[in-house]
Amino acid sequence: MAAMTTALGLMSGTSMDGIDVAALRTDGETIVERGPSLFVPYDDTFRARIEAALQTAKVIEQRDQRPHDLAELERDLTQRHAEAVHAFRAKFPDWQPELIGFHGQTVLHRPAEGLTVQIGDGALLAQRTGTPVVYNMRAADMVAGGQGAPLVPAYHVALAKSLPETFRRTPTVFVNIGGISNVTYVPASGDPVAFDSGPGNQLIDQWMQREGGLAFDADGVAAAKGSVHQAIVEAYLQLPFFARPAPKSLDRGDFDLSGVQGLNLNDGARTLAALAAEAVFAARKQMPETPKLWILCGGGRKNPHISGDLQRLAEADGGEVVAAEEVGLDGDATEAEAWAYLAVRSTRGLPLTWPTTTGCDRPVTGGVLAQP
Ligand SMILES: Nc1ncnc2c1ncn2[C@@H]1O[C@H](COP(=O)(O)OP(=O)(O)OP(=O)(O)O)[C@@H](O)[C@H]1O
Ligand SMILES: CC(=O)N[C@H]1[C@@H]2OC[C@@H](O2)[C@@H](O)[C@@H]1O[C@H](C)C(=O)O
Repeated sequence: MAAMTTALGLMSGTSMDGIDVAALRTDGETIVERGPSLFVPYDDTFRARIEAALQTAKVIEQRDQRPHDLAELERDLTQRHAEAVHAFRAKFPDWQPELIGFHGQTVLHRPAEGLTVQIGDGALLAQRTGTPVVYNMRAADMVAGGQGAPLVPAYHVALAKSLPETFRRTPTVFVNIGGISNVTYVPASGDPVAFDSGPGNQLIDQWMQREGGLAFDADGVAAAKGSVHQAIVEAYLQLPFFARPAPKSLDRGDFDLSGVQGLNLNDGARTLAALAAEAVFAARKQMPETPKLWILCGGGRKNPHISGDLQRLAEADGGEVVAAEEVGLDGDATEAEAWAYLAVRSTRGLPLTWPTTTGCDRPVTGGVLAQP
């Protein structure tokens, strides 16, 4: 049996709301213990800087280019991650990390061009935390012809094996409803099938910010007062992305609000929640067998309209939908835990991705190790 490592995962996702930190004890194969987690939100000013960076990054042609103020933002973002690690250590002294998995912030993702850019300086983070850091985990997959995303499926497979007996049903699908949603189909045997499935909360967040001056539709309160414009949902689902076979992955700018233009705030929120659910369920067409269990992770599981709509769709198909918490997991920490898990796998040279998860030409490991 390989040695156990206490690892921390750091994730700053497409919602750009802050840093998720989570701890794991693992050998990179079996999850021995899931540890505590912490969320460190970004302030509005910093969030606006990341949002601006998505525009700035559009001129990038090589992964390591940092035009205009991106180098400065990368330093500041890394510093915030170092502070998040310090805060975690102070709060959870029993979980001092031996290794950190650092995602960074995606500012550009163009899989068709073999280009994915995450800002975050792994060497600087190692230096500031005094801990080895694995970063750049998407790059090797792209070199091997993969999409560079999603990477969390490796961890979903390990989670599926760790579930309590009553929930160990195959096939199981893990759904991550973040800014963008992605699904992992875990069969009884063989490799997982995974891909990005469509917009998650991202369009809802943009809509609430633009039309309501709110960060997001907390608990689906606005959507509860609105109704679904089904023709609009159908029109979105006609976009070529949904018919494209997997592997496939998305950038934040791939969908926009043009479809809901002119709706009132509440109808827009409700219609986009229905879209988020239907987009996930549309992925069912690319799964070999009917999933018995759908496990919801990511912030979107807390929008009762997304989870309720998905529940209705999956139940009509013979499946059951549960929130991560119902099977003993932490749906807010799953991605950060995944980055801890992937970091340990990286140090052991184990695959992070497979042809069935990203389209890479063989199972590939990845990540760069920076020593303090
Ligand atoms: N109580 C809630 N009610 C409704 N929506 C919520 C709630 N809490 C969080 N969300 C949604 O979840 C989003 C954050 O989700 P999450 O942290 O999973 O995204 P992310 O990790 O940044 O995205 P990605 O997985 O695409 O990288 C928020 O922007 C918001 O839209
Ligand atoms: C390029 C990039 O950062 N993609 C993210 C994004 O957010 C969700 C979805 O799109 C997924 O493909 C990925 O993140 C998760 C954590 C992943 O790689 O598994």
